[in-house]
Amino acid sequence: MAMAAAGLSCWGAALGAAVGVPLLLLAAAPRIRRFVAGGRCESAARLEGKAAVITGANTGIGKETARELARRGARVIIACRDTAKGEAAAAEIRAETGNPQVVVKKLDLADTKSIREFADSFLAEEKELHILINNAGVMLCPYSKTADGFEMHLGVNHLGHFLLTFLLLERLKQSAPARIINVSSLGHHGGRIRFHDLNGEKSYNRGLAYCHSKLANVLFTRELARQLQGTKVTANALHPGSVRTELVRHSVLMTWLWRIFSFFLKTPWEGAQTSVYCAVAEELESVTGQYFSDCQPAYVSSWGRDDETAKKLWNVSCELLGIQWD
Ligand SMILES: NC(=O)c1ccc[n+]([C@@H]2O[C@H](COP(=O)([O-])OP(=O)(O)OC[C@H]3O[C@@H](n4cnc5c(N)ncnc54)[C@H](O)[C@@H]3O)[C@@H](O)[C@H]2O)c1
Repeated sequence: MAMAAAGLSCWGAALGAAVGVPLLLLAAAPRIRRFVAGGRCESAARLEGKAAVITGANTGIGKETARELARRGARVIIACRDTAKGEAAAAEIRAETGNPQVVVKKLDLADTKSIREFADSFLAEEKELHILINNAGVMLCPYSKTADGFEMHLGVNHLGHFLLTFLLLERLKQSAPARIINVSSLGHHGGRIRFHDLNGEKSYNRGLAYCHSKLANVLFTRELARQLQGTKVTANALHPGSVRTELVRHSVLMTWLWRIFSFFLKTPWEGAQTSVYCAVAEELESVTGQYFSDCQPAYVSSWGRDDETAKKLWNVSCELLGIQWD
């Protein structure tokens, strides 16, 4: 008798959980979504007469950032490897925003020749540059090297954008006030700058290689902001959140996790909000050297606040790229 009662109460609890948990989740869903979505750029700033370059803007966060800046009236240059995809994105943005000034230029950040060609063509054709968003990125790549022999994460995420910024800096200064925005990641917390093995030739872990390159984004921003003091060009870095994009394409496991937990990820539009905020918010006019997430200042790892490492990385990057920048 007692056993039958215990069995029944077990079934009752199981049934209660089976109905109750999904109901609870359903009720909590709007709150979870609001939490996941994070901050929004509340600024109504218009950008008529302003020009912006956004790298990797044919997909994901970059594309949504381009859409938002175009909606505000900016001339937007989509800098990307795949110009056919870029043209499709540009056509979609032009049609949706009614802004005809969305153009595509070829840029492969894994090839310094392509970066120089992009810069030459940009400087010949575009007279002004007010916003540079270094957004493009790769993650979890199997070990590979760029055309110039740099490990892929370091080469694309850090060195490629370092060189691009160097080549476009005079135009930014001439157009000032201007803003440079480096899209980093929360993953920078797991990164270290391994000066003894920058190219990951002694040991390589693709997750860590991404984190190292994103720490490099934060350190580059820090030193760049210091060097730009006294000019009206600012430099800030950001974490866009965990966003439903194809960034994880190189990992089958991550692709599945991204699909399974997609409800807990930001949409690309939500992921673009902090980039847009850094690009347009009036209150950031003279804010520089900071790191943002969810449209507010965020915590930087102790490694990301190390001025000595920032300076050393700057010098080593110049050496690797064969440029003189002081
Ligand atoms: N998605 C996330 O959860 C997340 C989280 C933190 C940081 N980020 C950062 O956000 C940025 C945008 O990523 P996303 O999530 O939109 O991914 P995505 O893959 O949709 O976009 C990345 C873009 O970079 C471009 N790119 C890659 N290699 C390039 C190269 N050699 N030359 C030029 N362009 C190149 C791609 O073509 C693509 O357009 C990246 O810097 C990424 O590290 C994303």
